[in-house]
Amino acid sequence: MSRSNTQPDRTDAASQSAASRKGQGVPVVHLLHEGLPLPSAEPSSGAATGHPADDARWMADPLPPEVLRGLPGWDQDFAALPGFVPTSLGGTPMLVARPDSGPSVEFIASSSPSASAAALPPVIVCGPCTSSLDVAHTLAAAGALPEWGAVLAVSQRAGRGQLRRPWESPPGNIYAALRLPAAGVFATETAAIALGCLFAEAFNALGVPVQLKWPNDLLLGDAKVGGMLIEEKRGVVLAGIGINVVSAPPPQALRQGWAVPAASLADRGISATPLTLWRHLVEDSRFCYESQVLRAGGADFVSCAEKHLAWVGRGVVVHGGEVGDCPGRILGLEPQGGLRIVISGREHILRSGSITPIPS
Ligand SMILES: Nc1ncnc2c1ncn2[C@@H]1O[C@H](COP(=O)(O)OP(=O)(O)OP(=O)(O)O)[C@@H](O)[C@H]1O
Ligand SMILES: O=C(O)CCCC[C@@H]1SC[C@@H]2NC(=O)N[C@@H]21
Repeated sequence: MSRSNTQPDRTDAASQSAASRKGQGVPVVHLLHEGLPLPSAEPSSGAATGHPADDARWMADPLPPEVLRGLPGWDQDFAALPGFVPTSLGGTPMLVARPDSGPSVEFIASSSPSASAAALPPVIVCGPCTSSLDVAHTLAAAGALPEWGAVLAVSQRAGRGQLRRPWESPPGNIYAALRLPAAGVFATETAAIALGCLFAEAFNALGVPVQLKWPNDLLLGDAKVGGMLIEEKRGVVLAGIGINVVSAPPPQALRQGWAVPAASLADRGISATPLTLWRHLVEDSRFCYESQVLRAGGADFVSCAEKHLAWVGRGVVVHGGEVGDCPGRILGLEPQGGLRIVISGREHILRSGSITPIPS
């Protein structure tokens, strides 16, 4: 990843330092090349034309390598990967990019999630899908997605944000679903802010000053470049993570009234490709989680998250939370990740709702 014309390319330095700090192998990359139909129990809507793109029975369309090669950013990612080998993961046909060293896919398919997570979490790249979260829930239920393993979709037909708000998902950006350890901070209501902090750290390590907009957005300047969503099903905790790498929706496509403007990394002069950036972010986040969050305990973690919190000391408008719509000033975070905010001279802890900045 590089900040074109303004900063040196830090990709190589960042990945080398990340790799040496972690001492772990490179994750195996899988292509979900034959797609993933909806489970047969799910009702089908729309005509079954036989073509996955027109057929609502498909959760993820097939992703032949030649299609992947034609997508923005993926052409470069694909060229950088080693050869693909057909295999099967949880009964799903895939192509696997074998890493230079380390165990192959059979290890992941046959081990318990936590055992395999210790070694090489996979990145499963899938074609256009409803949502990478749907694909990840299905693979996790089949025992095919270990902790820190991720599904990375090239695009989504029904990307979702909080409260099922639509997430614009054209090709070229990151649409990931990351399986988190279902314990500690990730098993609590603080999960989104904790993960946001880890990702902000990882971006900052690349020289990209991403901040956290409470409760679940990633900002660059005052624009939203990404969002996070935690979903839990039958003990599986997934984080849905969207990052605008090459494009962002125009203002008219955003929630009217309350949305902050959207931007992409490319809009800010930062060039990146989805898979390479994703691998850096997740490896770095995992490293920070295991070396710092796991050992530090809650309070230290909150001070770390506060370091990345956007708009501290600034006037904001609160919408839809416990306090109703009103102006306030951000103080910081409380230990469970709630937002400390002064409203009419009194401190409140916000646990739900949205904030937008008052223009200065
Ligand atoms: N690719 C995208 N990039 C940035 N913003 C997007 C994108 N797609 C959709 N959005 C906006 O994000 C919203 C979904 O995110 P979210 O549910 O977090 O709402 P929000 O408006 O950011 O509120 P909050 O402050 O509570 O997070 C959508 O309603 C839309 O306005
Ligand atoms: O800001 C938000 O409300 C969170 C947006 C999360 C969007 C990502 S894109 C990848 C994953 N799949 C989805 O359907 N949603 C998340």
